[in-house]
Amino acid sequence: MSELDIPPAAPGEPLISLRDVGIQFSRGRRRHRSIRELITKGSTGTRTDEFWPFRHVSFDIHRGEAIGVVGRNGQGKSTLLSLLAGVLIPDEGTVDVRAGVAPLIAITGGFAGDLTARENISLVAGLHGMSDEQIAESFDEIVDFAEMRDFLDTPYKHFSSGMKVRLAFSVVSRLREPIMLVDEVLAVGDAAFRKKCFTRIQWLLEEGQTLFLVSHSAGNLRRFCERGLYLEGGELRADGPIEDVIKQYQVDTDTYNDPDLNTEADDSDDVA
Ligand SMILES: Nc1ncnc2c1ncn2[C@@H]1O[C@H](COP(=O)(O)OP(=O)(O)OP(=O)(O)O)[C@@H](O)[C@H]1O
Repeated sequence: MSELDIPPAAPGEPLISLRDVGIQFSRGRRRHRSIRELITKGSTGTRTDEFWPFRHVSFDIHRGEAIGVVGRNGQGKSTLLSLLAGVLIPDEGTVDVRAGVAPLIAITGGFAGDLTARENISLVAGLHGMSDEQIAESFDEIVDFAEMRDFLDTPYKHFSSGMKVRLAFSVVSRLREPIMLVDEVLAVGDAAFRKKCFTRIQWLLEEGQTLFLVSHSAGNLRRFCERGLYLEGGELRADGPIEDVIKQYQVDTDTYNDPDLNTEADDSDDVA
């Protein structure tokens, strides 16, 4: 039996649907509006420091798809993953995610700094619906994969960034959720650990998990993903086969003819 709790899909129903989604941020620190601003612009008027990292974004994702998300820095890739994880809510449009999500979208995301590794494993797994029995069953596997048995009673905040990623990946990749979101955090791990993570991701894909992978590595995008989403200039610039999307991104960023950026899948950080 699969380790993942993947419910049967309604025929033809996408697992994830975004319709005309937009999200607005403020460039400055949030502050209360002055009385003058309230009188001149009204309580809902647009502030000049607000911007849309992206807007009018629509797509459907079906069960088992592996999606690579590309784009230059600051183009909304992490924001998109946070919307899928339910950490952010859109200001416009709808985000429908019809299954549980295991998010690895920030090194500290979901982990409590003051709690130990042992406590965090129980906390995060419990929050994702794993029973005490399931947690106990997976505990040794999580600890051994992360290679952190000697640090089980150390508070998470005292771990190095590489150790945080080891524990986070190890837990998140065992949450039995049908959807996994992986932001670039894996680049922090050392080469041997990344290799183990890649084997684990491959196994999860074979089990039918749906993956979103944000990466600047063309090799890793090619290795895992069939489809790509390319965010640029506040919009979804491309949505299609991963090879076409990588090519479009490299042409746009003038990196297409650079041999260093076009190596085959490996464990290096060849930047897309
Ligand atoms: N909570 C927030 N409040 C205000 N602005 C934000 C917030 N989160 C992100 N931003 C801004 O939104 C834009 C998109 O950020 P995001 O982190 O999604 O980009 P990214 O494509 O993941 O970038 P990178 O490749 O550098 O990780 C950036 O301009 C960023 O500064």
